[in-house]
Order: sequence, then structure tokens, then C-alpha cells
Amino acid sequence: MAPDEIKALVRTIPDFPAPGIQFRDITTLIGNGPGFAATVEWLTTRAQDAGAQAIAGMEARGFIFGAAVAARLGVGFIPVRKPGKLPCKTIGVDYALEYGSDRLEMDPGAVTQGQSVVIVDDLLATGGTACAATTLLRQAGAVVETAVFVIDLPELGGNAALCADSITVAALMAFAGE
Ligand SMILES: O=P(O)(O)OC[C@H]1O[C@H](OP(=O)(O)OP(=O)(O)O)[C@H](O)[C@@H]1O
Ligand SMILES: Nc1ncnc2[nH]cnc12
Repeated sequence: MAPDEIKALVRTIPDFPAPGIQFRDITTLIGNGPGFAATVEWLTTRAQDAGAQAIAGMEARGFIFGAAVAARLGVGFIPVRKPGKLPCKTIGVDYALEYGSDRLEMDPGAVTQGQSVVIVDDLLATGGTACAATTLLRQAGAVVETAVFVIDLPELGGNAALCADSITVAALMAFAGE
């Protein structure tokens, strides 16, 4: 399936979760079997080319794609979670979102020292989530150089924010001025 056909499967909902936000909803994409499979293939190729020894995904939508990519590659999946969900001792960081703020936590023992970890998420907006995940993964000892996304919203500056953290970004599609 061509990238434009995959993009057509993403639904846009205006004014969710707050006025002025154009919400790019992947529910309709993952509900389409060939579209979901093609998306996972695309992400998997980028993660493999980046030398992924493990995949990290951010709760919740990052779990949908990240776990599928990790299973395709036969590498481990590291869940980077919203606060209070992990039963073990965690490391955590607070971060800002396009529509609010939140906190991410992970098990510092989920990574081995020097392990090459690729971040997978559904969407890049300000980059706050992916930068927070990068901070945690590096604190735990991972080498993080690449993040792959289904959707980039270039007007929100996420690519530049990740670049400043020495992360290379790949995205299957972008929404800008539409
Ligand atoms: O680049 P940013 O500005 O950080 O925004 C992108 C993040 O926002 C969304 O997650 P959200 O926190 O809404 O949580 P969800 O996956 O639980 O819906 C999305 O899945 C990304 O993780
Ligand atoms: N505009 C948007 N659509 C969907 N998810 C988002 N996460 C942050 N901004 C978003």
C-alpha cells in the first residue's frame, strides 16, 4: 500500500481534545488490516536500518505500533508508561504536550548498558513525549539515535526538538496546513 493510501486512512477530528486542535486519529488506520500491516512494515524497515536492538514505545498509542515492530524484528519491547502504572522501582520525567502536560516512567532495568534502542510512536507533534522518553532511556544506559513515527506534524517543531537531542527522525506521513 502506498504512503498516500495509508495517509487517507487517518481520520481528522477538529477541536479534540481542545478547541483549535486538529486531532489526527489513527483508530481508522489500525482498523484497516492492510493499512495497519503496511504501516508496521514501514516502521520496521526504518527501525531495522537504524540497528535496533530493542524498541521503546510510549503509552498508549506508541504501544500499538512499537510492540508490533519489536515482534517483527524479534527484539524486546520497552514500555515507557504514564505515571503509577509500573509495579517496579522507576525513573520518571515530566514533560509538556500540545494540549497539556504529563509524566513518563520506565523500569531502569529494562535496558542493558549501550543497547541500541529505537523509539516508535504514532505521532510527533512538539516532540515533548519523544524527548522525555529519550531522556529516560539514556538515563537507563541506552544508546538512542533514531525515532520513527507514523505521523509528523511539522508545524509543531518536533523534528527540531529531537534534532537538538541528536535524534534522527523518520515519519511515514506529515500533515501540514490541511
Ligand atoms: O510530540 P508531542 O507533543 O509530545 O505529542 C505526541 C504524543 O501525543 C500523543 O500521546 P498522548 O500523550 O496524547 O497519549 P495517548 O497515546 O495515551 O493517547 C501521541 O501518541 C504522542 O505520544
Ligand atoms: N494533533 C494531534 N493529533 C493526535 N495526537 C496528538 N498528540 C499531540 N497532538 C496530536
